[in-house]
Amino acid sequence: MPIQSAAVVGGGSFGTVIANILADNGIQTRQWMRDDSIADAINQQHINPRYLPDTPLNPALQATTDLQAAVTNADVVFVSVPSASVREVAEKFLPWLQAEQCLVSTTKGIEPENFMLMSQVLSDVCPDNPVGVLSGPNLAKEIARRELAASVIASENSDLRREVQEALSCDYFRVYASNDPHGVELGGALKNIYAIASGFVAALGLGENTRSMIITRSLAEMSRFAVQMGANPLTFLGLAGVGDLFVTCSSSLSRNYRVGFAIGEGKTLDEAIESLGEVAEGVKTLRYVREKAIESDIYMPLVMGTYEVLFNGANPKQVAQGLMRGEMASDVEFALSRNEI
Ligand SMILES: NC(=O)C1=CN([C@@H]2O[C@H](COP(=O)(O)OP(=O)(O)OC[C@H]3O[C@@H](n4cnc5c(N)ncnc54)[C@H](OP(=O)(O)O)[C@@H]3O)[C@@H](O)[C@H]2O)C=CC1
Ligand SMILES: O=C(CO)COP(=O)(O)O
Repeated sequence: MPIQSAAVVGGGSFGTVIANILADNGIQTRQWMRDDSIADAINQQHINPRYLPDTPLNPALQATTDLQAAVTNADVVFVSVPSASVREVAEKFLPWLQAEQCLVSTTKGIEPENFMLMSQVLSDVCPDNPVGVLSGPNLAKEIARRELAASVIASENSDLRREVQEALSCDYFRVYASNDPHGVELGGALKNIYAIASGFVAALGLGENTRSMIITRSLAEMSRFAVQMGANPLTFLGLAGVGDLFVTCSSSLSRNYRVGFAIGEGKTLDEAIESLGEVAEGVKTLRYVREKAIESDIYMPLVMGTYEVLFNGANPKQVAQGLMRGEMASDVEFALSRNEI
């Protein structure tokens, strides 16, 4: 059955663009947020003044601060709050959820306790509901300007995949399908770390060869990690892998890239986060992935170097220079394994 009604949980920039596409596609859409003044502005002026002040929103989009009213009877619930709040918010809406309602996470982060991705958190809290993941090269501010973009809906449930593809596809947004939710979700979470590293490189004024090397070796490192975590390496050839990595490592619209750039310019981590005023998931993800890589003995020199710069005050230029003298390596480990070189 095509999706006729949707809830979007989260009032930030990405939640708002997803809610607006759904409303544009004629789907009855309710967007939940905790801030009354933003909900009033969406309902009356059809604008999200804090997160997307320049984007006129579809007048049919209804904003609410009543979570029960938002999720009750929605065919699909998109969850678009920062990773640190996903469990808390899902626990709040669970009492009003029916088993046939689909849940889709758009959140690119990790819960540290059991190293859970957000779709796993949703399944943990709401075990009776089908779950999917939406991830890809999706800078919210570009989508808000209706610049052409694409994303991936990943789920083991083929009905969910097809219904979400239909609900979100429009003239400027195209949605591809994947049956590797774990790989798609890891791609979205991990690339934030490398966007921070790319921000350092840009601030240091290093050249295009350097930028290309960092992005490509980031892909090698993130796919090495993801495969150890059970993902399909081929997923990293797609939009949620190389696509999202490329855009987030290249654009000053990326919050993670901006944090890295600010640190490369000499700001402290606290100053960089404060000047951003929005969530940069990669800062926390870097901590959790580094711990996991040490625990599981996974070779991740870029993660280790980026951690030293962010949390131990190491000089980014010296760290970058040090990485050039790492152990001899294979270009594509899935073709030539590390122990065969
Ligand atoms: N922006 C982008 O380009 C993209 C973002 N994403 C991912 O989407 C997720 C959300 O990002 P985005 O929309 O950009 O984030 P924003 O920083 O723009 O907004 C975060 C939203 O979550 C709300 N929020 C924060 N904590 C809570 C809480 N405890 N309970 C309820 N609401 C809360 C904020 O409310 P308040 O205003 O009241 O603080 C705000 O509405 C992130 O994981 C991000 O990685 C994915 C693709 C693209
Ligand atoms: O995930 C994103 C683009 O796909 C947004 O990246 P930032 O969270 O770094 O802004």
